[in-house]
Amino acid sequence: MIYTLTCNPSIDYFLNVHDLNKGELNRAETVTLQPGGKGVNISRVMKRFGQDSVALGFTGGFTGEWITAFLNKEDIKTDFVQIDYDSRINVKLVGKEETEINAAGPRISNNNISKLIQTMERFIEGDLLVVAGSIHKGMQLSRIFQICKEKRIKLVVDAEAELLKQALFFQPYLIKPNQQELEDFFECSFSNMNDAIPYCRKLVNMGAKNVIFSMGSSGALYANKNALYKAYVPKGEVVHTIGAGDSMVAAFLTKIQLGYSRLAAFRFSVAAGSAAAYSEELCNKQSAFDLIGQVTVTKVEEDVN
Ligand SMILES: Nc1ncnc2c1ncn2[C@@H]1O[C@H](COP(=O)(O)OP(=O)(O)OP(=O)(O)O)[C@@H](O)[C@H]1O
Ligand SMILES: O=P(O)(O)OC[C@@]1(O)O[C@H](CO)[C@@H](O)[C@@H]1O
Repeated sequence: MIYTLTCNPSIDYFLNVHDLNKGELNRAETVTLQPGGKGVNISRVMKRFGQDSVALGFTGGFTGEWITAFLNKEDIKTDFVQIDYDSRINVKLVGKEETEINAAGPRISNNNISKLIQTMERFIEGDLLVVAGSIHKGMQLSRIFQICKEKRIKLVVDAEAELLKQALFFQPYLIKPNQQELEDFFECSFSNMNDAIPYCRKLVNMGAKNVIFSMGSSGALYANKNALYKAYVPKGEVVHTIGAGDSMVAAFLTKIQLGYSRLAAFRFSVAAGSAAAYSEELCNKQSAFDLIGQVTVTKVEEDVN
């Protein structure tokens, strides 16, 4: 089974405001509510690709109930730990530019972390846990990573630099940093994908089995211990890029589960990321397949698989 862990799920409140004027009254042309948080998005996209998962994390209050009900209506299994505080609402202002305001979300008590750990007792060898999205400063997930290691559960991490650092020690199956995360991790900055190549190699040397580095419209890199590939994005018109990275992770994992090579999975993941960027919502199977033919992948080192 695949489990996704979103420590801080959200309701994403999308407001379409074409010309946003800071400091003035703005009126939204359209509004939409979506369940959010990176792990939640990954579960939703995997479901669209036909891959089941169980969404784990911490939810509370009316917002938490809404998130759970929405996912269950999409036939996505959930097993959230109930907390005493409302799950957060993140504001997404979409128009000429993208502006996001993400709430900090409730603090998670040690008692509630223990409840999550109890849930993990039913994990078995060969399961996969995707840890994605923000956690509170100071929150430790190392016990969770340790359990994955002990039970031989594949660990996937799509999170900020600090959590990535914790995770690398446990040799994650996949990590997917974006530009900001990779720059924060290595305290550097780069302006194109080539600048990121040595850092992706370093992440592999530090323990990551597979690394996907995404850099928005500039494309993506894939690295493992044998090779490194570079992909360019297909053409299209961007609607908004929120959830593009999550669509990418969902696509990669689904293809791997289906037995495709890591290279094929990487190529599909880039198509899925762009399909999400070119639509109102997260990507779906058709929109990703429509773009796959346009994704070019070039080898930077020897073959994978
Ligand atoms: N402007 C864009 N044009 C085309 N494709 C894009 C664009 N932005 C993102 N993508 C696609 O989505 C993938 C992931 O994008 P990005 O690097 O922005 O991830 P991210 O920052 O993790 O996203 P998020 O956190 O919002 O889910 C890219 O590799 C690319 O395939
Ligand atoms: O605040 P975090 O946890 O870093 O990111 C949360 C979030 O921005 O990520 C998703 C898009 O990737 C959204 O659904 C959600 O609102």
